[in-house]
Amino acid sequence: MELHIGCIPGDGIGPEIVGEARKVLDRVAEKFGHTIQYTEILLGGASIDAHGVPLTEEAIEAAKSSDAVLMGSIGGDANTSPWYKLPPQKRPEAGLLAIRKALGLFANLRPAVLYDELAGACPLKEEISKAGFDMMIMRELTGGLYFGERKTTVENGIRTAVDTLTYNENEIRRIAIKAFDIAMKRRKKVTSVDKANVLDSSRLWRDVVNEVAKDYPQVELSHMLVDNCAMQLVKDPAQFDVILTENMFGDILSDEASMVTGSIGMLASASLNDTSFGLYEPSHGSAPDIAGKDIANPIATILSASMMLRYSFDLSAEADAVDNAVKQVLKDGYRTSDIMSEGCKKVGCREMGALLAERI
Ligand SMILES: NC(=O)c1ccc[n+]([C@@H]2O[C@H](COP(=O)([O-])OP(=O)(O)OC[C@H]3O[C@@H](n4cnc5c(N)ncnc54)[C@H](O)[C@@H]3O)[C@@H](O)[C@H]2O)c1
Ligand SMILES: CC(C)[C@H](C(=O)O)[C@@H](O)C(=O)O
Ligand SMILES: [Mg+2]
Repeated sequence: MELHIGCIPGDGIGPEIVGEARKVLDRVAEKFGHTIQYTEILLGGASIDAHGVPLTEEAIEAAKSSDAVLMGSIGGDANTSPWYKLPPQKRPEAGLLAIRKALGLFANLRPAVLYDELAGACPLKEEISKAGFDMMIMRELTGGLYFGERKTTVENGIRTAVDTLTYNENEIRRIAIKAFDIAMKRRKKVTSVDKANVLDSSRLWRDVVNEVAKDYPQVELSHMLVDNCAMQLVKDPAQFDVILTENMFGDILSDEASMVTGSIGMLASASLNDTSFGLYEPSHGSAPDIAGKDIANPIATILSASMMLRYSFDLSAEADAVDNAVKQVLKDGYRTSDIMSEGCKKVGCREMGALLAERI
């Protein structure tokens, strides 16, 4: 099969981790008899440097004409990078939001799994980490606070900023349907997370999710307030199968979930629309503090590439080969510094990529 993959290295550690993911994908292609054609796409700071804007029409077109897009991460250090002297709509993050919107990527899947081998890197009490966990966070990605109207005004010398949180029922319904469909292939449990004790948008969210649930009688649905969810994620993460939530809550909860797996360097993600197209990127950022040092963990990006093989190309044997290589490399005791524990062998980003490619 011929795979046309758009490739966005991005900023900071982005080019390093994407380089290792490509190494693994190339090995998969060699082993399973596929060919891969990569198209480089600029986004974020890299696009600002080249074109003065974080996302161009050409970049959107290049993404649209690929079967799927693999991305590293974008952004820089807001205190030191010149990108943050630009107005907000011209900064790297605006490019990321705009490409998600332009491609209609409303469903963001962020799986958080505790590997047995990483139980030692999990910051939770041993009796909790021993139970393990395997959850899928389904984050709505093109609505809510991120895309509502915003403005800053000054009246009588007083600065006021407004952001608006808007959802219509169709936006809620389509992500809820995706979450229930995914739950049907897992342990058939959905926890919908909201702030229905305060927000109208959450009360609508709850109503629509309850309506969708009627079509899935085999799925057990419960509702949880987001502050409680933040607490439950560290108290008893094993209770969760699919967490369904809106954009901002999902952003925050997925970082929290990633840390209880041992490191944010382990958490993959897939951003999907209603077709087989998807944009695959780690949940973490561009980590400017460690960029260019060959110490970043490439596993989140490599697991995102595996999700791409599974969801966009329907190549499950190939995806399994990547997932198994990750398990094997951890079993063999190799660790990047973010997940390092006593008795293991510390390796850099490039060596981790090579060890994974060897195990395909
Ligand atoms: N999807 C994205 O592209 C994305 C996501 C989050 C943040 N960002 C951007 O990234 C920049 C930095 O943001 P931040 O510092 O808040 O978050 P971050 O995720 O980049 O970094 C947080 C911490 O985690 C560490 N870390 C992150 N990824 C790692 C990896 N693969 N291996 C080892 N350690 C890793 C970093 O070194 C840092 O200490 C900002 O410009 C932000 O807007 C981009
Ligand atoms: C960089 C930022 C805009 C982005 C988000 O908030 O969606 C990031 O934190 C993520 O989780 O992908
Ligand atoms: Mg985030």
